[in-house]
Amino acid sequence: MSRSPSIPDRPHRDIDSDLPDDERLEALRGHYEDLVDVNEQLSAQLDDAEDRRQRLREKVDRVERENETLKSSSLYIATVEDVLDDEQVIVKQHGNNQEVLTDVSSRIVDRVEPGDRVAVNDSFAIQSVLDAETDARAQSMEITEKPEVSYADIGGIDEQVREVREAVEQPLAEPELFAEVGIDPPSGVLLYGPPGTGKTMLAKAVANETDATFIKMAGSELVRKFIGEGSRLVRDLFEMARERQPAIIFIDEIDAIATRRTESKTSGDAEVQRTMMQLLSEMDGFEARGEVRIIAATNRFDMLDRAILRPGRFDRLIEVPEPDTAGREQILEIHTRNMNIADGVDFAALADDTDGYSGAEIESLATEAGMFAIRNDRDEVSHQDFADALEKIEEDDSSDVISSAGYFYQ
Ligand SMILES: Nc1ncnc2c1ncn2[C@@H]1O[C@H](COP(=O)(O)OP(=O)(O)OP(=O)(O)O)[C@@H](O)[C@H]1O
Repeated sequence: MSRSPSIPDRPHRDIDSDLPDDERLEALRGHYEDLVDVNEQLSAQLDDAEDRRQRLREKVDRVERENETLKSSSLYIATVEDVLDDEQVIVKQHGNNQEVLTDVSSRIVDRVEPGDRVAVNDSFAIQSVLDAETDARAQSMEITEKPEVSYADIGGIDEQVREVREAVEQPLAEPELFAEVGIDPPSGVLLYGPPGTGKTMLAKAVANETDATFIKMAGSELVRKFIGEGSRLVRDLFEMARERQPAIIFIDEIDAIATRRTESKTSGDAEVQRTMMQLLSEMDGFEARGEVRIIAATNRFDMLDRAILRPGRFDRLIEVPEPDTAGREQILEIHTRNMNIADGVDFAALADDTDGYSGAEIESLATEAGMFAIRNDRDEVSHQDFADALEKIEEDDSSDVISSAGYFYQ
C-alpha cells in the first residue's frame, strides 16, 4: 500500500508594511503563487485519497460478498480421524465416509482433536468445530444428498414399491396431477413389518429417484441418546427438510416416540410425549408441504399411538412383509450380482431353504458364502459354499434366539 503523502507546509512570507507599494505588491503576488501551489498539491493529495478510498470500498464490498457466500453456502459434517503435523488433519465426511486430508487454519488448529465433529466446506477446509448443540443436531440426523439405492436393488416387494412410488414419488414428481384432480396427496407414509425387509431401502430409493435429499432420524436415538432434546430435534428435522427440499424425511423406529400412552407418568414418558406432540404438530402445520414428503417405519405396529395414524398424518399404511420364496430368490440374485458365482448354484433351491429369512439375512447369507469360498482359496462361490453358509447361520441363530421370533408388527 502507498504511503500517505506529507501535507505541504503552509506558505509564509513576512511582508514589511513599510515597503514601497510596488515591492509589496510583488511580495503579495509571490505569496499568492505559493498559496496556489500548495492548493494544487493539496488537491492532488485529495484526489489520491479519494482514489484510495474508492479502492478500499471496493475491497470491503468484495470481502463482504465473499463472507455472505461463505455464510450462505452449505457446510458438510465430518469427523476428525487424525491430526497430523503442519496444521493438517484427516477427516471422514459423514454420509459417504470419504476420507480426506485437509488443512486447518491456525485460528482453530489448537481446538481440533481426533473424534471431533467439524463443519467442512466444498473444498473440505475445516470451517468450525461443532459445539455440543450443533453436534447433537448433526448426529441425530443422517443426511444424504443422493442415496445410492435404486428400485432395482430391492427384491420381492414389488407391490410395496409400487404403492410407495404412488404415494411419495408421484406427488413430488407430478404435483400438478393432484392439483388437477383436486385431491391432496397422502401426507405421510408408514411402512411396517419385520426388521431387515427393505423399509429403509425403499425410502432411500424414492429419494434417489426424485433427486430429493434423504434425511433420516431414528426414533430410538431421540429417546435414548438425545434425552431432553427430542422435541427441538424434531423441529430442526422439519426445518432442515424445508431448507433442503425436495427432501424425504425418514423417521425410523417411529414406535420409540409414538408409543401408546401409558398410565405411568415418569419423566421419561413425559419427554417422549413431548417429542411425539412436536412431531404431530409439525405434520399438522405442514399445509404448504411443498416438496417434502414424510416416510416413517416401524417393526412394532402394535405399539403405535393411533393418534399418528389419523388423516393428514401417517394416513397411508404399507406393510412390508418378509419375502416369499420367489422374493427370496430375487433378493439372492440382487445380492450376488457382483459376486463371482460358479455354474450350478441353484438360487431356487436356496430360496426354498431360507423360509423366514428377511432381505438382510439373505444378504448376510451371500456374504457368508463368499467367505467360505475365500477360506477355501477359491475365487468362485459354489453351491456348497451357500449350503455351508446356511448351516453356519442356522447354528449361530439357534444359539442366540432366531431373530424372526422377536418382533410383532400386526
Ligand atoms: N427387499 C430387499 N431386497 C434387497 N435387499 C434387501 C431387502 N430387504 C433388505 N435388504 C438388505 O438388507 C439391508 C437392510 O435393509 P433395510 O435397512 O432396508 O431394512 P429395514 O426394513 O429398514 O430394517 P429395520 O426395520 O431393521 O430398520 C439392506 O441394506 C439390503 O442390503
